[in-house]
Amino acid sequence: MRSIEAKGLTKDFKVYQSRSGLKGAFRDLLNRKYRMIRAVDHINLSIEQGEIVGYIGENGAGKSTTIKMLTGILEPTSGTLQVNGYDPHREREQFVRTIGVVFGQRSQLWWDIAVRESFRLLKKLYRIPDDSYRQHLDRLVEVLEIGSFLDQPVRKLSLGQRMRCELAAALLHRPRLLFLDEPTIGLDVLVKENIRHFLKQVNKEYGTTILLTTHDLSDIEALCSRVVMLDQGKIIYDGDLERLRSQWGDGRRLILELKDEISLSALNERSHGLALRWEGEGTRFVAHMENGTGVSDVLSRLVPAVTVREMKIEEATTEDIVRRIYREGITHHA
Ligand SMILES: Nc1ncnc2c1ncn2[C@@H]1O[C@H](COP(=O)(O)OP(=O)(O)OP(=O)(O)O)[C@@H](O)[C@H]1O
Repeated sequence: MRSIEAKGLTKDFKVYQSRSGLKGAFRDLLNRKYRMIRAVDHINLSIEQGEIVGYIGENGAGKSTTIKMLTGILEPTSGTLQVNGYDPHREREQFVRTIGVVFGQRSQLWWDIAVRESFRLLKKLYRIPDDSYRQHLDRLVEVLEIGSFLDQPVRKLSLGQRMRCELAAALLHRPRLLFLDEPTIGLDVLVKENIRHFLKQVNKEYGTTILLTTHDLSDIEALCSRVVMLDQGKIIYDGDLERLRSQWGDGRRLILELKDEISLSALNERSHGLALRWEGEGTRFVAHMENGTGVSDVLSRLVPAVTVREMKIEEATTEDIVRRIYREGITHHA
């Protein structure tokens, strides 16, 4: 079963431009000038039931616009779209019962009433049968550890407590597909960890598909095996995190503290033929090693003539890699 199937999905926005001054305002009344912005540009996206996919891109790349189309809020300008077997915009009423949504910045809970009451209202909205509701709620309350503040109004909860309630609310009706937008924004490390753990559990236990939009790449690293990267409305990468790393990681850095001073040219001479670049002076050096160059290859060239006092190996983080892709564009390396 496929959760999401988008072909040539495109969204254009008409943006009106205002002319300046009173005269301009009158002219705007008669004939307003506008231009079109293509926020999402012919994307093809196919996501199977049970996948956890990270959807990333710089500000303005078109992520929110995509999610709004996938959740039925916006109608695509062109292309075809099926989510959980529905056309999200046209069959909105039945469709929304099959998805859960958590937008970190906005709440779907009622601010002034007890969390428990918000859940009850959602139960009515989704027409969840009593016994299935009670059972499932008990489980969510237990795993998310929200039992102690179910009788408090949402406005009195901390951000972490509220997010856990938001997750419960989004999952009450056992959706097959969960949309998460910045689910861990502003949360401390421990709460982040708990939420990630919970999401993995939900995915495993119920086979829930998760589409995660975030600027926090540690969320992606912790949860997603697949990453879709958007740039100016187009998908520029769709694949696993490992491939992204091996294709884009600038290799590793070997940081050395030596016992005696040595010159850069002497180091270059010793490592001649290896795919690396040395940096440093005196006793501290960094070898920028290309993918495929092994630490042991480098060390065996140096030892025994050079005594290594300390060494450290650093890998490029996903954050480094993604920043580089945004800066240089994917075609550079593809
Ligand atoms: N309702 C709208 N009317 C006109 N232009 C819009 C509208 N919504 C989005 N845009 C434009 O479409 C482009 C994509 O915006 P979108 O919000 O989808 O990006 P995003 O990747 O979600 O960014 P962010 O990470 O900042 O949330 C931007 O150029 C934005 O200005």
